[in-house]
Amino acid sequence: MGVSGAGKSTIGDTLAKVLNCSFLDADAFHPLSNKEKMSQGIPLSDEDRIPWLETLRGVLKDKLDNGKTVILGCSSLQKHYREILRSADADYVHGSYASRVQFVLLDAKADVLAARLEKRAAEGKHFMPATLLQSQLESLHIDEGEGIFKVDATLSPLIITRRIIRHWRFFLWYSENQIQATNNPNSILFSFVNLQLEVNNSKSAMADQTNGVTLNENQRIRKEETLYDVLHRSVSMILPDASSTESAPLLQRIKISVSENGPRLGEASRNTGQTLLRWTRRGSPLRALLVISIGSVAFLALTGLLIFMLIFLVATVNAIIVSLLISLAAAGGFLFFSLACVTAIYIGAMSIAAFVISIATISAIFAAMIAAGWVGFFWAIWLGTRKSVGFAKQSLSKTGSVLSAYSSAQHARID
Ligand SMILES: Nc1ncnc2c1ncn2[C@@H]1O[C@H](COP(=O)(O)OP(=O)(O)OP(=O)(O)O)[C@@H](O)[C@H]1O
Ligand SMILES: O=C(O)[C@H](O)[C@@H](O)[C@H](O)[C@H](O)CO
Repeated sequence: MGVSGAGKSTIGDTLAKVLNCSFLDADAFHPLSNKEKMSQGIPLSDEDRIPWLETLRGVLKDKLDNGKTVILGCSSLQKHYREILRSADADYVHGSYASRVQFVLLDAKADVLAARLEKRAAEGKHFMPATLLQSQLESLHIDEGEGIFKVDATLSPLIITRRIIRHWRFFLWYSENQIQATNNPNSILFSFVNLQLEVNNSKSAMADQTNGVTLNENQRIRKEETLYDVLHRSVSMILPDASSTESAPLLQRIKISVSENGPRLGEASRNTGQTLLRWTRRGSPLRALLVISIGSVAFLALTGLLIFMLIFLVATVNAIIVSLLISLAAAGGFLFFSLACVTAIYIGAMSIAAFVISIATISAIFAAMIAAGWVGFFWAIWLGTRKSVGFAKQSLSKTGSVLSAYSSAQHARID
């Protein structure tokens, strides 16, 4: 399931090939009117989809009733659409989600999907326009309680397929009589309620058959996950798959393994505890004594380990805090010394600068005064000389005129 472009046809087809079963594309069952509507960019309504989903339910029911495995690629955007498909299982109790029809959501971000749809539309390969993506995303709704397995649809088709198979290997309802070995020594073909799942690891597959779960032809049992299952799956998701050339990088595998298996640890621990309890109850009092003794020793050892770890943690934190404080004190002392040095250097430099500037200023003043004195002196001498010469000249001419006037007067008296 998933919106347009999520990869339902691509992954469904690959999955069906690996599982050696048939693949049905829900698009092939749309009436012409639906396809025309979508190709005109009009989203389908409930009225358009419900008859189409009922047709699909009929096809699924036919397959299930005939013991066939089938993969269906269908958007199944809303819970009530999925309920229609779930009810292809005749025993399905509405709202229980425990149906032989199981869903996997191919999950991708809008930008990835839009790019895929635009590319597909440009190639003229499909009737669905990219413009309908937004309405598909708005319509998609999943309830947590449905327990729908989500896969990152941006991974390679091979990795997505492997992830789906891995998930179903542990979570599907199954019947013992459908477990059969194939001729391939490296693989055992399981039929988990009509879904044939190819499992690469024959050892873990064998372990499943002898896992202490009593399987009955007429009775469907949900396989309970134990701690062993979760740990085993965590490790196998991290280890590279030897049978495939395509593997996600180690860090991504670790991240995926932690995010997928982490939340299951709680339930797996409870299941393991219950399994152990059932096993203890089935045995003699000696078995109970053995379990109690081992349990007590394990409990005491774990408590001791926990206390030791706590003390170790407290001591480590303490050491870190003390060393931090010492470092801070040392850093503080060093900082103070550095600041004092810088201040002393600054004051020294400022004093020298003030001294040099004062000396230079005083010298300049003295120089200016001396220079001005000498210039004044010479100017005064020059001015004095010039005035004296002028005065002498004037006196001489005055004396000359007086003398000539006097001699003229003498001559006149004589005459
Ligand atoms: N895992 C993937 N990685 C890269 N490209 C992918 C992947 N899955 C699908 N594609 C590409 O995305 C496009 C849409 O894929 P596909 O037709 O399988 O989607 P769909 O969900 O069936 O879409 P629709 O519902 O519109 O039919 C195709 O071109 C396909 O090659
Ligand atoms: O529920 C729906 O709106 C439809 O099923 C669509 O999802 C299209 O059929 C499909 O995406 C076309 O490729």
